[in-house]
Amino acid sequence: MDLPLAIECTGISKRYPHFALHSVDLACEQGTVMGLVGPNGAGKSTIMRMVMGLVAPDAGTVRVLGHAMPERQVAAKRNIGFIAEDMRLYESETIGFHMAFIQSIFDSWDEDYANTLLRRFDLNRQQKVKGLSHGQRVKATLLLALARRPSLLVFDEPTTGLDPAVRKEVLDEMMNAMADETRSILFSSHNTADVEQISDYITFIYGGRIVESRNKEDFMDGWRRLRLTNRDNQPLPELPNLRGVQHSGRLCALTVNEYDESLPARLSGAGLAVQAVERLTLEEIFLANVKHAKAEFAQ
Ligand SMILES: Nc1ncnc2c1ncn2[C@@H]1O[C@H](COP(=O)(O)OP(=O)(O)OP(=O)(O)O)[C@@H](O)[C@H]1O
Repeated sequence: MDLPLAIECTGISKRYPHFALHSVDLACEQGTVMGLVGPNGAGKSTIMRMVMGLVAPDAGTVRVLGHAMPERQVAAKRNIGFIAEDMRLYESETIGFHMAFIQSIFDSWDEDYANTLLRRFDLNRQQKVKGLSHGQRVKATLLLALARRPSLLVFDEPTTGLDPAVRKEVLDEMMNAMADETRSILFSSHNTADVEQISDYITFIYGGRIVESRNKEDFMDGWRRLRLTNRDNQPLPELPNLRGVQHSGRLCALTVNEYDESLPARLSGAGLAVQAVERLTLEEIFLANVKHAKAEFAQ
């Protein structure tokens, strides 16, 4: 049985002077982590702002936790924790002030959990926001979002600019938040290792379009690099899911998506000796996807 959807975007479009989001469909099941990846300016933040009701689509519909956005955003936001880089805390106030402020607004505030997070993040209530480092600010905003125990967490690039130790703390806490099986996370990151580590589903966006969106295992499993020797300079057969070719003398590396086990035999039949079939990291898939999408756009 399919789980209920925490987020359901259907055919959402948006036109800015130098950018368009083209009829994007995006679904995030309850209890799962969806990672958005794509190059700068692909449209990740625009989608997240629409999910938060901060931007209205020109066409299409957005439903979050069963609420139509942006119309029902007040009701939906009671149960969403949002973190974005441009979010501001009160500079001259303390972490404790912000905790008390959020607690006064949200009944769901969990003071014990907030104290646990203060300890885990090595923060203290008396620290003023203006004296916090970038990593401490991220941890403070994460604490404020998590201690409300919302059903949905929407994080726009939560790990950007963090050192490896703080990045791990932030990712660990995001994973801990998923111990509640009904909670969901939508997050974007340029760090493909983060996305690979914690996502159940991966959506790749390029130029305002969804290039690929599926569960992580299928996403990663679809891609292969085949290393070939082409002694007699044979032409490559027609390969519909070819995403990249690199030649180096008689050696050749093919990057393919939707890999089919019968491919090595097919290539051998065409006079091309397959030396190795390798899996790709998400970083390599990202680069292959961007290169291929760029070439398609240029046509
Ligand atoms: N309010 C706006 N007015 C005009 N253009 C906008 C507006 N908001 C976003 N854009 C444009 O939409 C495009 C997509 O921006 P968006 O922030 O969604 O990308 P992104 O994938 O999050 O990029 P990054 O990884 O760099 O954060 C960009 O070209 C941006 O300039």
